[in-house]
Parts: sequence; C-alpha cells; structure tokens
Amino acid sequence: MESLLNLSLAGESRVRVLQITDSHLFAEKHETLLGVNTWESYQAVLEAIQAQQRPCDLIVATGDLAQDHSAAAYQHFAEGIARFSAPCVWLPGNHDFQPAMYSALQDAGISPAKRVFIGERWQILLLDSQVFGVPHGELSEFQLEWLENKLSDSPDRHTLLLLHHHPLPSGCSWLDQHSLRNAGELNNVLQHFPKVRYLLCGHIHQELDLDWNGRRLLATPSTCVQFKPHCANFTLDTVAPGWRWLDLYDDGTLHTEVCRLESTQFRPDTASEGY
Ligand SMILES: Nc1ncnc2c1ncn2[C@@H]1O[C@@H]2COP(=O)(O)O[C@H]2[C@H]1O
Ligand SMILES: [Fe+2]
Repeated sequence: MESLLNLSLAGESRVRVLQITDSHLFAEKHETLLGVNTWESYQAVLEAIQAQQRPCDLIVATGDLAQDHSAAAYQHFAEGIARFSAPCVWLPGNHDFQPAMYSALQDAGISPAKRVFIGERWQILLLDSQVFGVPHGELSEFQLEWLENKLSDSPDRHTLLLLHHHPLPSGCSWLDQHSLRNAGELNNVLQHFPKVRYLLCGHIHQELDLDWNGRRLLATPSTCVQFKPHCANFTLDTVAPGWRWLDLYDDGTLHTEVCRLESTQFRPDTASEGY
C-alpha cells in the first residue's frame, strides 16, 4: 500500500495518462462475456491505441480487469500492457480477486503503487472501493484515512483521484444501485482539499462527465461490453469498446478525450439480461 511511483518528467509541462478499464478477461482467451470475446476486444483496443502513436507517460487500469478470478486472466492483462513502455498502475473493481491480481500483476512487473507523484505538481491516488462479493462499492475507514493522510502531506499537489465505483448517480438506475455507497464520507474528506478537482472511475461501461460539488467526475467505456446510458433496467449498448486519454498540465488543468474502436466487430448479444 505504501509503495510510491515517482514519475520525473524533466522539463515537460504536460503529462499524458491513458485509462483502460473493465477488460473482464478470462483464463481462457476464447471465452466471451455477453457474446463479446473480451481478450479480442482488449487486443483490438490496445492495437488502436498503438496506432494513434501518442506519447504516453502512464497507464491507469481502473478495475474489473478479470471476470473469473484467475491468475491467468491477470497474466493476459499484463501481456497486453507489455506492448507499451509506459508504467502501469491499477486498482480493483467488484469483479477482481485481489490475491491473484496483486501477485500475477506484480510477477509481470506491474507496480502495485497506489500513489503516483508526477513531477512536482501532480499526484494520482488510487482507491480500493471493492466490497468483496457484491457489485456496489464502499470506501473503508482505512481507505478514507489513507486518502486524508496523502492529501494532507502534499496539499499543494493537483490531485487526480481514481476509484472503480461512481460516487454520483450515472443516470442508469440499475447501475446506480451498484454505486459507491458512502460517497458522502468521501465528499467530507475531499471538501478540505480543493486541489482534488478530478475523479476518474470505471464500472459503468459508458462515458460520463459530470460536476460533483465543483469537481469533475469522469467515467470511461469498457474495453469489452458497453451499457446504454439513461436506462432503468439492464440494457447493453451497441457502441464500440473504448479508452480515455487525460492530459494533465502544470497549472492544474486537465484535458481529456474518449476514443472508441471504429470496428463494429464487438457488438454484444443485446438479448442478454445480465451476468
Ligand atoms: N441484470 C442485472 N441487473 C442488475 N445488476 C446486474 C445485472 N447484470 C449484471 N449486474 C451487475 O451489475 C454490474 C455492473 O458492472 P460490473 O461489470 O461491475 O458487473 C455487473 C454485475 O455485477
Ligand atoms: Fe464493475
């Protein structure tokens, strides 16, 4: 928990971060989730990112990397990430199995750091909102105290906060029952730290960009199946898998862009009623 990743970017006034989320990989590469082969869609996303040829300083993976708790699924995730030279950090989602996740990713050379210092001006903090065995999220006392300590000891750093579960309603009521249950406690901590202006989530398999008490809350498409926005009941979307770029500037501003595959190859089985 205490390991720190220190990115010193000599002279650069912009840092570029790539977010990949909710890859839902399996031990067997031929397995599918709701009709989508999650290994193939993950590979297609990584290839499309490489084709963009954008310099990248850091990759962040915001949970639900594996669907089946297997070490092999995390090894497959790492095999994909090895295409890139940038370091990668991760946090768990509701589907992850942290013992396998931690050791398989560590063995593959992926850092377990939950704090990243970027130059002198920014930090990224990664929270664990998993409540093992259920889809909703909650931040433990330990997580909230850890966050408060990290924010207190560097109050001047612009902070991007990462967690799997969304702290605000997404507009899909079936998903909002699976949100971060104690968002009020998170808000109580954050209200003392005005340098935390950006939060970044996974979990909802769709793009979101909302204001949360003066902070910008972003969520990002999955690399596999997508959920349709503004639906009361479980509804899959036919839009393509995606990823997000975030550019962090020295003055504390953030520019971001969601990209998606051009291919329509990864359409889910829209008659599915859940998983
Ligand atoms: N039909 C459904 N109704 C409500 N929740 C569901 C349904 N199907 C799946 N879920 C849960 O909702 C979660 C949303 O995204 P996850 O990938 O975390 O995993 C999903 C499941 O745990
Ligand atoms: Fe999730």
